[in-house]
Amino acid sequence: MKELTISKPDDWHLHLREGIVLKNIIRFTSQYFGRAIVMPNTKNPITSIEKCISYKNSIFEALSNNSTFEPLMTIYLTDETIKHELVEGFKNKVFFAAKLYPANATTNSRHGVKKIENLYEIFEVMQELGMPLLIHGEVTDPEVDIFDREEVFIDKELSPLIQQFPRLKIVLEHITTSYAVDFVQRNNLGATITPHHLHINRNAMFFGGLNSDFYCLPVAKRENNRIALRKAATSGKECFFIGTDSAPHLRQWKAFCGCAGIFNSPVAIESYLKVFEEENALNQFEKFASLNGPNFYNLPINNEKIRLVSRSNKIPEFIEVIEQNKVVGQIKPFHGGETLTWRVEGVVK
Ligand SMILES: NC(=O)N[C@@H](CC(=O)O)C(=O)O
Ligand SMILES: [Zn+2]
Ligand SMILES: [Zn+2]
Repeated sequence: MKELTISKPDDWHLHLREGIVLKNIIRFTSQYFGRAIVMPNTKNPITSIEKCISYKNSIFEALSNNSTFEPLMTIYLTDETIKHELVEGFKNKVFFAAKLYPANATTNSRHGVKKIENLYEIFEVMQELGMPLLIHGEVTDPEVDIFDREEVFIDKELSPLIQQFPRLKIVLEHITTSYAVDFVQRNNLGATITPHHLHINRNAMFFGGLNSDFYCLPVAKRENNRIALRKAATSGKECFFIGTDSAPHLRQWKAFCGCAGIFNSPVAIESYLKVFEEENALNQFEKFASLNGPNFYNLPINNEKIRLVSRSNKIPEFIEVIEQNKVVGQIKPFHGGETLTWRVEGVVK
């Protein structure tokens, strides 16, 4: 039996949602991840210090008493973001980073940024403060083909942005193309890579008919891109790190309206491990999972370790959402119904 012990990983891109969903899903992350950057695209987005503190408190309430999990909070940028609010929030460690959603690019992004240039004053101060800017990198122009939106964003929005602010700390989130892989490396950005973009290409969305289980944004692309992402993640290069983009949607909604987002936190570590094993790169896994992220964000590496063993691991078809002892919904996890070959055995203190 193969086994591996690595420093506890962090999840640098996570959707924890709110209310009953938050309460039901947080354990999947808090069990085995030390920290997570929590995305601010809640139904009522996290646009102020006050909302952020209240959201963070609700996260702590949802955690078990002895949990050491640390949520790192983000502010949702809009055309109306007030500079003073952002600066105060960062200085007082309420906000760890700021998140840029181009308006209507993805789930709960309608309040997002309409014109990136409107925020240049904010980016100026973020650059001075060393506050990280996390970007959902897709243009929203309906005339641009959905499979090209990341590349067009890089050319039209990101390139001018980094020319203007060369010292701004930027993470291009959930990258999906070989174009992004190259761009990130050439320009000293950071990038998160999800488990699902390492496993599926765009065919998955049409597997057995129109299949919303594999619909997320940015959408999975052609196979050559998946191959480039696998090379990047398993290379050990410092700019690439975990960001699961675990994005739960209740089954009834997902199946009905095809919301974008894949729920992978119950299987994220095992899912990445499958890729690293297939690429003969298990020795690089700790860098991607636990070292590169803290290094990029100037944070300490987690003290605790986790033990991983290669042992059969059947993933349930659905995770139940329970409220007052009643099942009120279901969420399909990534790899639901499959048997994976790795399992997290536990935390080593
Ligand atoms: N990735 C997704 O497809 N969905 C995310 C939003 C996001 O990260 O873009 C969500 O919040 O559901
Ligand atoms: Zn996104
Ligand atoms: Zn996301």
